[in-house]
Amino acid sequence: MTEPAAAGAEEFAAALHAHAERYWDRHPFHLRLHRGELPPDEVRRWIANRWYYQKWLPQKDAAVVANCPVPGIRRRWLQRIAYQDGTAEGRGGNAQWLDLAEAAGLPRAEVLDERHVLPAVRFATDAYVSFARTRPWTEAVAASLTELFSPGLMRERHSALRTHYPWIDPAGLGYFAARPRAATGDARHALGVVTAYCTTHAQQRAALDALAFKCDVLWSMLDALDHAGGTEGGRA
Ligand SMILES: O=C(O)c1cc(C(=O)O)c2c(n1)C(=O)C(=O)c1cc(C(=O)O)[nH]c1-2
Repeated sequence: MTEPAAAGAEEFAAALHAHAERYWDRHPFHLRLHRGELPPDEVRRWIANRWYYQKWLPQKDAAVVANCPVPGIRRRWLQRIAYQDGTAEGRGGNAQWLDLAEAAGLPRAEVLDERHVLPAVRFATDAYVSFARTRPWTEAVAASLTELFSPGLMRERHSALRTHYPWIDPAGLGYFAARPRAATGDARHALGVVTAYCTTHAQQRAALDALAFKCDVLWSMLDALDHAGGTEGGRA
């Protein structure tokens, strides 16, 4: 059987963008967070669980670099690791995430020892890292394309946290002030890579599947947080 024809770059990009419908901005947990409906313990639990995702990003990105044979793409992708890890202790995106925890009254030690991390959040995050390590590098790049949809969400969150959760010290919101702009650039680069390197029908199908998988990873993290909701277990 002959393989179906590949889509043109524009049509393929549109199919990737269509995954916005599955993005976690529509998850009930995010909707509640952004409407200001979460009590402090649920906000803190969200911060502690998102930390687990954040802390793995540099190693996920290192897997992309390790598997990618193209120097120019590796060079650009290394910026993602530098962004989260920073140029020195206490700098960078992940340090800003720990600042957010402290600003919300969550002791740094409680974040770092992962006592609040829910099993399904661990499972979903680990699945994403494992995906990046074991699948073709183009699929790992495609999985990162949820970032096409994240800048608006993060800007909305920045404003929602300031408006609805005044008990969080605004000095700790630096992550959301800075990340949308960086995410826009990262996503634009990743989209260019995926459209340039996924040129057969099978490669395009695999890229779309990778992005759907990533949407599921993110969604299931929030399912876990939603489920933990008002229960006593795992309270942050
Ligand atoms: O706050 C968010 O809603 C959000 C979403 C995502 C995403 O869509 O995967 C990322 C981030 N933030 C983020 O800060 C980030 O650094 C990031 C990296 C990646 C990735 O898959 O490589 N996604 C995201």
